[in-house]
Amino acid sequence: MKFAVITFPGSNCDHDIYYAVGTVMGADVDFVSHHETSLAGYDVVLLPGGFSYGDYLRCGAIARFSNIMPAVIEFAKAGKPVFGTCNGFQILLEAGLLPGALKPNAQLKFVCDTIPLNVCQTETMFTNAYEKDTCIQLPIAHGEGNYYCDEETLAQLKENKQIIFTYAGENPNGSLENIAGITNEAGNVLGMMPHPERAMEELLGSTDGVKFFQSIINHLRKVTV
Ligand SMILES: NC(=O)CC[C@H](N)C(=O)O
Repeated sequence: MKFAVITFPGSNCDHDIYYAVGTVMGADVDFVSHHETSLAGYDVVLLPGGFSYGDYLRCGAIARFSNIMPAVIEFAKAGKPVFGTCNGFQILLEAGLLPGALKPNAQLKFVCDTIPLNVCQTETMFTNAYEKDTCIQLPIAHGEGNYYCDEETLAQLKENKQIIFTYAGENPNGSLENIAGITNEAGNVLGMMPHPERAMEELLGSTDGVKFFQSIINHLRKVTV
């Protein structure tokens, strides 16, 4: 079982997610540069948070054209797990792997906080280790996290149970219906603004991210048995 952490110029949560998966969860993990064109040998792809290409144009809009992205798209189309946090979520939306868009935060300010989140679905490859109806605490740190989609897309997200995380307290960025994280229709691509990789140790304030990565590992064990 091997994880790939894709690194873009300006990624700044790549080491956090590498540490979360490699050191805390004890899984095999590599950094894979945006220059690469193949993901052969990997079972999970992680797109980290950060400020890829300085957030120019729109967050994620340039990274989406990186050399590695055709391989990420092919990996996703094959039904394998792809996870993007924060800037990773922005890149997945720009690449068309998830529906909708992220606009600048409603208050036009960068938000940096730890906030409560509802885990809305637990029968997914990313959340199966959480109890049903759980509320967890995860950090956020972003300027463009205001999720938006049209009414038809919103109806589909609800119908297909693609809304996985919602903000449980005050909406920190103006997101439609408090949406914090969604999957694609097939359920193997998940993007979210909060950072589970920064909630892995009591010393840092929360361990609520551990079950997120445990869920992916549970899923892989099940499908590879
Ligand atoms: N932590 C991050 O990934 C930041 C995301 C993005 N650059 C923003 O400010 O919205």
